[in-house]
Amino acid sequence: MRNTITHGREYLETTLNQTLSQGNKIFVPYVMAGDGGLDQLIPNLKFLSEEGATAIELGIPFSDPVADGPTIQEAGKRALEQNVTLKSVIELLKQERYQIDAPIIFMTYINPIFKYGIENFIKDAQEAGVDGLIIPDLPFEQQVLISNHLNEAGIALIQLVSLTSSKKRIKQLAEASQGFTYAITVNGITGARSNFAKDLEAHLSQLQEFSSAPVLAGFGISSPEHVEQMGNMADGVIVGSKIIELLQDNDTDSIKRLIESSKAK
Ligand SMILES: O=P(O)(O)OC[C@@H](O)[C@@H](O)c1c[nH]c2ccccc12
Repeated sequence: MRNTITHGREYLETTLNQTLSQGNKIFVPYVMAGDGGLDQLIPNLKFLSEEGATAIELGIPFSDPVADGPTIQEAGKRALEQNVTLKSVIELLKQERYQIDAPIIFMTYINPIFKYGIENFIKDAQEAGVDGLIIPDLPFEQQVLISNHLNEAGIALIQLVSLTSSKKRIKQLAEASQGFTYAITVNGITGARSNFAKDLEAHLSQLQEFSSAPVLAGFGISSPEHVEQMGNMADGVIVGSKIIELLQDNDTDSIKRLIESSKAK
């Protein structure tokens, strides 16, 4: 039977808050749509959701991904070689979204949305059960282009906050963010790293202060130890490059261990 979840910002927020109220941390894996073929997408999302991912960030492949590090770029290239597009991902989800409980957040650059047409995109995203959206190359000041339509459709627009933002900017972004606030933990692009900045803790606690939504740390998180370390400073984590590698290696046990490390002991 098809489930009857009403998707959107509210579903995302309720799910995240439920996780926190159970004493767990939020765990959001990032998946590149179409890496391994579009056929692999629903099984991957289903696996992650069933293993306890709180929500899933779904990357749309794009030819000029300025914020992506090498691992995500390569995954995007593999997906583009399979001719995966924003349109084909949306069409697939329209049919199969009901199989996946976890909220889904699209991560797409603005160009594919322009190409699709803003209003068409939002209408279709809503029908496809998209709960939130991250658009890394759309500056805050230009978000009015899309935010009114998104508010009407009830889809969350998530803000990325970098380590180098001024206090004023941090406050502005944290207050505006919907669903959760994405705290970028490193300077630079995505990708696994071994160390984090010393002032990260202060940065994250400032974000917590300004943000009414949960604060999730992302960029460079690649081990259960990182997940636990970040869990002490934020409401949870986003893991991208490492998940892509593990999916490629079919190392489901390591993925399970990563998810498990966000759960209450
Ligand atoms: O890969 P990492 O270092 O684990 O970081 C998550 C990140 O990949 C994912 O959230 C993401 C992929 N592309 C992005 C572009 C901008 C911001 C965030 C992203």
